[in-house]
Order: sequence, then C-alpha cells, then structure tokens
Amino acid sequence: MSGTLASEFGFSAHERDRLLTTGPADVDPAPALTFARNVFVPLTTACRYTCTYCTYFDPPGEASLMSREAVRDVLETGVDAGCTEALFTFGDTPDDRYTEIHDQLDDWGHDSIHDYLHEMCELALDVGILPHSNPGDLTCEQLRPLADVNASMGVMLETTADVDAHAGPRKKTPEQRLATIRAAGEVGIPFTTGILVGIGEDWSDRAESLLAIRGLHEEYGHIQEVIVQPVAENERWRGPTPDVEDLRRAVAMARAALPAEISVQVPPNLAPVREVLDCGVDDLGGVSPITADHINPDYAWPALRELEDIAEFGGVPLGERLPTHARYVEDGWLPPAVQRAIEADDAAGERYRAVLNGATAVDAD
Ligand SMILES: O=c1nc2n(C[C@H](O)[C@H](O)[C@H](O)CO)c3cc(O)ccc3cc-2c(=O)[nH]1
Ligand SMILES: C[C@H]1O[C@@H](n2cnc3c(N)ncnc32)[C@H](O)[C@@H]1O
Ligand code: MET
Ligand code: SF4
Repeated sequence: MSGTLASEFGFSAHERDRLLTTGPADVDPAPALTFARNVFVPLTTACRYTCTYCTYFDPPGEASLMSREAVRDVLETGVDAGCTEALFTFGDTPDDRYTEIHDQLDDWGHDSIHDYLHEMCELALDVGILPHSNPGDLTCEQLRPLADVNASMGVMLETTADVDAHAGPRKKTPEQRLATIRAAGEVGIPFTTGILVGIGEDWSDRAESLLAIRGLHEEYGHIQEVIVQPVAENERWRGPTPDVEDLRRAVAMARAALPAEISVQVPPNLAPVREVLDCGVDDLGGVSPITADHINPDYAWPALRELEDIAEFGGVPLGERLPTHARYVEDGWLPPAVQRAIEADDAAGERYRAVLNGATAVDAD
C-alpha cells in the first residue's frame, strides 16, 4: 500500500528513504524524562481479533467482564497510591464476537462495551482519577461520546504493513488503525499511538508508519506521544524480538520523523530503556506502582525508584505528568467534565494540578 500511503499522509518516497538512513548519531538526547502514574483496568480480555503475539485475549468460552464494583476497587486503590491515570484496555469490540459478553452487558443495561466504558470513565472521574482509554478500532461516532469523559485516548498503529501476525478471519488491518487515529483527530482527542517493532514489518514499513503518524498529526495536531514498543516474547510469541541495535535505530527514526512537540515513549518494562536513552526518548509512559501490565504480565513494572535511576543514568531530570500532556490542557482540548475535575477544589483536583505544575516528587506519598 506504500504509494497510496505516501500520497494519503503527505510524505514523499525521498523522505522515507532519508529516514531509512537515520540512526542514533543523527538525533539529540532529550533534556528530560517523564512518566505517568497509572492503574491498569482490563475491562475484558475477550477480543474479536487474534493477533499472534498477544497473550491478552481469551480463547472463546473464558471471556468475562469486570463488574462496576471490581473496577471501582482498582480505581480506589489507584487513587490511594497517588495515581492520576486509569488505563482502560480491552479486546477489540468483544461484544461483536462473544455472546456471553453481549448478554452480560445487556443485563447491566448497556448496548455495547463502549457504552459500558463510558460509564466506567465517569466512575473514574468521580473516584478521582483521569481516564485514558485504549479502546481499539472505532469510528468518529463511537469516539465522540468517549471523548467527553477521557483525558486522552490511544490506539497503537503498530504497523502500516500487512503482517502475518495479524492473523485469523477477523483481523486488525492498517487501514482500520489509520482510520481510527484519523477519527480521533477529527473528534479532537489528545492521542497516544505507536509502532510495534518486530511483528514482521521491515525498515521501510517502520519509516512509513512513522511518517503516516506525522501526516495525521500535521492535519489534526492531536498526537501527544508515539510509543516505540518492541514485541515481547511470551507463550504465544516465541520470537524473534528486536535486538538493542534495531531498537536504537527505530527510536532514532521516530525522533527524527516526528515534530519536537510529540513525545517519543519507550516502555521501561519491555525495553532496555537505558540503552536507548541517547536516541531521543523523552517519556516512559504509564507506569503502575500497584497493578500488573495486564497485556504483558510476565514483564513487571520497574519501581518508581528505578525510574529515577534510569533518569540519573541519562543525566536528565525525571518528572511526573498527567495522561494528557500539558500543552493540550493549556490549549483547551479537554472536555468540560475533565476540565472540571482538574480545576476542582478537592483532593483529586489538587493532585492533578500539582502534577501539572511539576510539583510532585517521584517518591512522594
Ligand atoms: O495508548 C496507548 N497507551 C498504552 N499504554 C498507556 C501509555 O503507556 C500511557 O499510560 C499513556 O502514555 C498516557 O499518557 C500502556 C500502558 C501500560 O501500562 C501498558 C501498555 C500500554 C499500551 C498502550 C497502548 O498500546 N496504547
Ligand atoms: C495495547 C497494545 O499492546 C500491544 N501488545 C500486545 N501484545 C504485545 C506483545 N507481546 N509485546 C508488545 N506489545 C504487545 C499491542 O500493540 C496493543 O496495541
Ligand atoms: C492487548 S491490546 C488492547 C487494546 C486493543 N485490543 C488493541 O489491540 O489496541
Ligand atoms: S493485541 Fe489487542 S486486538 Fe490484538 S488480540 Fe490482543 S487484545 Fe485483541
């Protein structure tokens, strides 16, 4: 699809080829590192897709849905631990494939998982933590109501290539992922996306994926961060996984391809972050002091103390951030419900403002 891609996302073959020659020596290290303190809320592991690297999705028959009480529990634990981000993830449109999920939602008075997610985001705002939803492929119409109750949202592009790892009769396609990221731009949602490195794409695909993300950002201005995520080995994905040199090159390409206002994020539980710090990484993403990374449960989060060691290793300061990057807060992108939460005269509002103003110590609380 590469010719079409270039014209649709406003880049030239020459730009792509130049990016292919870009490496760690061509980018500057970032002057600071940030992270968000989060809790993970895996609403359901049922999924209509079957990506071959993913251990998150359930085989049919084992699917279930987190109840409102279970969600409230996790959110409250998060608030108690000083977290500001509730990361809602679930399989892609699970109610489409699993009747048991559909029936459970129906029992609880919801016609879709997205309607239930909306209610859980409202609950998060009530409890005192900001929702960041990672909902999979959606249309503008589906995103619009969710935009009213989220501080930011995200969907990994992963890759613009057609790879075997997106297997099965219903599969993730680059066209759908790009359409979702575009829809988020049209709706005006501060957005996180990224590339998944090592799922069968080649260097040219990586360059094109980054340039496509840049093109969408040029159109809508909504991309706050791009995650460069190495595929992690697990029971379903026996490898290969990218080596350090490949990861360094991919991070440097991301930094070179994207405008400075977009953060380049590398997850510290999946990647040897110290070894890519000089390639332009400026963000460590959401890190949880209390919940597991439910998507990659074999890969434990580093303690917040270790994030400080990483920053020290790079010789840069470490700062906490909200799930929405500061410039979107300043530029008035937040929906009223989230704006009110940040301005509120309560403990949660005070906490959000302290993080925004850079007034929290990493080892605070
Ligand atoms: O938008 C996304 N955010 C993801 N996030 C969230 C992200 O790291 C941050 O929380 C956001 O940057 C919030 O600003 C994850 C967080 C985890 O704890 C574990 C895995 C992910 C994966 C994604 C992801 O695929 N897409
Ligand atoms: C939430 C995001 O998690 C990513 N994801 C799913 N499985 C893996 C894995 N084995 N390694 C790294 N990332 C993974 C997908 O890219 C998805 O979009
Ligand atoms: C484990 S992935 C969770 C989010 C969604 N299913 C996606 O792939 O983007
Ligand atoms: S990565 Fe997301 S879309 Fe793919 S199988 Fe896992 S849960 Fe489903």
